[in-house]
Amino acid sequence: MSPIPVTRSHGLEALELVSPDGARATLLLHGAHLVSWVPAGGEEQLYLSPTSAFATGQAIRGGVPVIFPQFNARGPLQKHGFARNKPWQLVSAEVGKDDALAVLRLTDDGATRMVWPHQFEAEISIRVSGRTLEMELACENRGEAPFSFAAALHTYLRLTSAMSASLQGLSGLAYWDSVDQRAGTQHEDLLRLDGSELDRIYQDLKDTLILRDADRRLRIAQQGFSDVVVWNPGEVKGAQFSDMPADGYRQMLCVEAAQVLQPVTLAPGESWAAMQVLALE
Ligand SMILES: O=P(O)(O)OC[C@H]1O[C@@H](O)[C@H](O)[C@@H](O)[C@@H]1O
Repeated sequence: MSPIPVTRSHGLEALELVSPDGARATLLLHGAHLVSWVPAGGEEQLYLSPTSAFATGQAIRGGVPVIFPQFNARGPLQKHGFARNKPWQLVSAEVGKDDALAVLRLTDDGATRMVWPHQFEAEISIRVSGRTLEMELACENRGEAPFSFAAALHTYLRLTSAMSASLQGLSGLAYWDSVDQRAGTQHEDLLRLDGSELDRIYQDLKDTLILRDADRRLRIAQQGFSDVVVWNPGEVKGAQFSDMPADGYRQMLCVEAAQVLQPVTLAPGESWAAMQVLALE
């Protein structure tokens, strides 16, 4: 085991995870935000907006934002909760025999207790090895009263061409369509984009998803998260973002391992953990 030093990336404190087999990832301490993942022998798999802000207290457009303890505007907190805007603490970062692993932690402080009066400890573990990326999010109730939260790993996948990419594995699932504000059921085997906004929370995902884009196949699995959010802003909304180029929506698709429709409730001392695993075939 050899320790990974804290360096800088995009002007912020960062860990460069490099596994002995050549897999790489860049993890910022700001938001515990993964901004790059390059599997061994492969290319960059994450979309990161070239016009994103990279500054303390601001959200980053792209990579893997950690959404906690609220999803979107489904509650009184700031959109997607505060975790993505906070500095996380380094717990450990090491290169092993065949992987590189980093663990970061976020605990409550005066500012979080002002808006969310709970004592918690959240941890994210990022592991790269070969053609696989494992991201685990955990949370423990360190207080004396129960609390509930929502969470997601808001993964922005980089696409060569969003209009010809497809996502397989959602067939038969019920979803909430956040654009049309209605419930629906997925009938098509392959989900494709057509340039309009797509924003759905699929419920009770059991299968592994397969993203096909040009000649690449990426397997997307999750454990402990029951929902998967699939989001692309489309042409109209995409053009309105100040932190993404107007055609950025053509180069990304968010596939977010999420716990939204049924928030997690933890009794004092209880903990929860869930993960998303990406594997390039
Ligand atoms: O612009 P933000 O706050 O990063 O959110 C991006 C998107 O995140 C997705 O998870 C939501 O389903 C969308 O509704 C939302 O627009």
